[in-house]
Amino acid sequence: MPRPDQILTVAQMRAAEQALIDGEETVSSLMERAGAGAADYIWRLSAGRPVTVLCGPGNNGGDGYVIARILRERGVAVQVVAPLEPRTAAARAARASWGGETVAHSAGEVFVDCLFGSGLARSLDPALERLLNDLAGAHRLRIAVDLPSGVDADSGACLNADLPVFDLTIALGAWKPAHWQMPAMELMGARRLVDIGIAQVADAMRVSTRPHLAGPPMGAHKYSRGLLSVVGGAMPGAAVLAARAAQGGGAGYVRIETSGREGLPVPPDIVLRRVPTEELLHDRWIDAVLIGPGLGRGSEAQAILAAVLERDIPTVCDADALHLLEPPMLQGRTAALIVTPHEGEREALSEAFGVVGDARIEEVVELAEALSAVVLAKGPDTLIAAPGTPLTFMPPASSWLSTAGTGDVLAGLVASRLAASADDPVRAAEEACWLHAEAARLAGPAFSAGLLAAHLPQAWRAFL
Ligand SMILES: NC(=O)C1=CN([C@@H]2O[C@H](COP(=O)(O)OP(=O)(O)OC[C@H]3O[C@@H](n4cnc5c(N)ncnc54)[C@H](O)[C@@H]3O)[C@@H](O)[C@H]2O)[C@@H](O)CC1
Ligand SMILES: Nc1ncnc2c1ncn2[C@@H]1O[C@H](COP(=O)(O)OP(=O)(O)O)[C@@H](O)[C@H]1O
Ligand SMILES: [K+]
Repeated sequence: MPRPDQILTVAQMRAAEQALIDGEETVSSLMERAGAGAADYIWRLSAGRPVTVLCGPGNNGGDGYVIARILRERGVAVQVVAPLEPRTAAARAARASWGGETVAHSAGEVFVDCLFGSGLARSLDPALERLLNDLAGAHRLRIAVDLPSGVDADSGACLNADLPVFDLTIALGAWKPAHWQMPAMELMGARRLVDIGIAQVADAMRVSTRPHLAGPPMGAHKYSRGLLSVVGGAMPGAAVLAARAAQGGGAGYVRIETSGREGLPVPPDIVLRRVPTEELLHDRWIDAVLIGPGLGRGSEAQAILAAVLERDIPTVCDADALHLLEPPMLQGRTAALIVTPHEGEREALSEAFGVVGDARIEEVVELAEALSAVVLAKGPDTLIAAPGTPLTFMPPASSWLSTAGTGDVLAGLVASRLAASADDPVRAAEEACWLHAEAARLAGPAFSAGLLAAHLPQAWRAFL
């Protein structure tokens, strides 16, 4: 059974397509199915308005000729712009069955980009870049087929500086990494997937699908729902915010432990333990630990981090902890570890652990291997990597999350979910991202991190 959540690289897609062609299919039959699926979306959205299709030389252009033919058969006024002749046998056959004329330029209502798809090999020549932008600018509604032309399918890079933004991108057969990665994702508008019979590929990457979260069973008590210790440090406000979020993540018991003497604005429903560093986490009932938000980066913070990691309890490291983490601190650990770096923290970790990748996706995967940990690489295009599991892409969340403290909220949530189910840290990371995104949707626009945390109880409703 094909899975609607699988993400394939260009090489995986070609192999999967070849497997179908080695069976009953031909390139043309797949092109027909892909074109028909895309034409359905375009027909509905165009609602009788005229359509312009830009066709390139490869099979993405071939899809364009199929789309043009099907729309014309349904009575739509279609014009085809074809700056390059078709080069593949299937695209030539599709052009022949379109049969209609081509024009040099067109303006009007609906624009369909079938210039290049996953076969894009280099940036668009200036004349093609200009044509693409002129056509996109001359139409009200813009639809990209498979990928917006100019986008690299595997990395999500934009190979040209000036590319149009689309209202809809129709992915064919399977998602490609670019559909879920910046900067390409920003050009795509809404995304839809057309099934053309591509089978499930072993080890394929995946886009996270909405989880179902169970509420506490009838016999639950605070310890059975997970005891989380948030280790505080030099700037206690961040630990309090993370602890507040952790309560909203479902843990039954959230506590802050600190060896500092700072005055902590701790609300009455969060337990505060002040203990010397050597006595931190001396409670065998602790299910998970969060360390990093507000920890500080001095030698004292480093000693606290080393002591916490040595306790070998399921741990989430965020913020300052990610700048202090070094390979020796992880030696001998067996308990789950989740790190939640933003781009800057990820670079610091990569340097500390000697990870050099070609691109973000590879680097995140290698970092997970080097740390033997779950890496939740956050940002507008969040990735979750763990050794031995498929790389997971999170669907985009509200861009209003780009405000100070929302990372502390996420860290608290991840730790809370980890305390509730330490045997599956990848699931904990995914669940936390979903709750975070849903709380952002409910709290927005222009929310603060505190308001985001306050919306977590309501966010649960979407997953129960
Ligand atoms: N993989 C599949 O299962 C299917 C793929 N189909 C379509 O086929 C597409 C891939 O087809 P292709 O591999 O032919 O790739 P494209 O249609 O993206 O184009 C590749 C062609 O353009 C040339 N080219 C690449 N970059 C260029 C540039 N910057 N300037 C000028 N020429 C350039 C290449 O030399 C090659 O001839 C997919 O995106 C999808 O739209 C569908 O037709 C059916 C099923
Ligand atoms: N443009 C954006 N779109 C969606 N989510 C974003 C965007 N920018 C940031 N985020 C999310 O907001 C949070 C910010 O975390 P972080 O950078 O650690 O902030 P802080 O350290 O101030 O708490 C992360 O969960 C990240 O994924
Ligand atoms: K395209």
